[in-house]
Amino acid sequence: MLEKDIQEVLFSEEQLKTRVNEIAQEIDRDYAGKEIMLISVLRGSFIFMADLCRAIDLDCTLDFMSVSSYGKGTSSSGQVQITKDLSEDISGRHIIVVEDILDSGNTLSYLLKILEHRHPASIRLCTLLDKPDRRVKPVEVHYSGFTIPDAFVVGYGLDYAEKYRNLPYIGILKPEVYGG
Ligand SMILES: O=P(O)(O)OC[C@H]1O[C@H](OP(=O)(O)OP(=O)(O)O)[C@H](O)[C@@H]1O
Ligand SMILES: Nc1nc2[nH]cnc2c(=O)[nH]1
Ligand SMILES: [Mg+2]
Repeated sequence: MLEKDIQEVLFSEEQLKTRVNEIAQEIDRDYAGKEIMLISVLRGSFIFMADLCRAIDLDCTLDFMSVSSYGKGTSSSGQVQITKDLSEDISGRHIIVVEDILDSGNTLSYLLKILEHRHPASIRLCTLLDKPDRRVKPVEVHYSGFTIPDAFVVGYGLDYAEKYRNLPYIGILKPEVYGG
């Protein structure tokens, strides 16, 4: 039923699983002997976070933050709002921010600045998808799953107007669905 709105599958369940496991192994190597704290940016990253954290072998704590700038549209409003802050103090901790997608960079440039002011021991960004063509704010990425073309994608946590998050794969949404 959801499938009828998908123009093209970009990454299958299998491809996602393989890449998520590779990223987890990279993190395990880079932070060997350290304890890390994963921060998931809700809501889009909840599935990536769930899969990534289960593939990581290190001592690890989790926290969640909720930010929204897209509302019901397919382009960034530029107005980033924190709708839920972290529950934990991050000072002195090794932080990895876990995101589903880096697009205009508005969300992450804002968020990373806020988190840096809280004095973590270190902070890195892990994004499943990177869409560089639409970047308006520069953001440094340490772990990136896939670079994607300039198309609006959904599934594996990513929504359009809150729907399609439950698709198990990532696909390009047919432009007629959003009147594009
Ligand atoms: O680089 P940007 O252009 O800022 O876009 C990336 C952000 O957009 C999406 O969040 P959204 O605001 O749609 O909230 P959601 O996670 O609840 O879907 C996505 O999850 C990223 O957080
Ligand atoms: N669902 C979805 N959310 C986004 N937020 C920023 N870019 C995108 C995108 O391509 N798809
Ligand atoms: Mg969204």
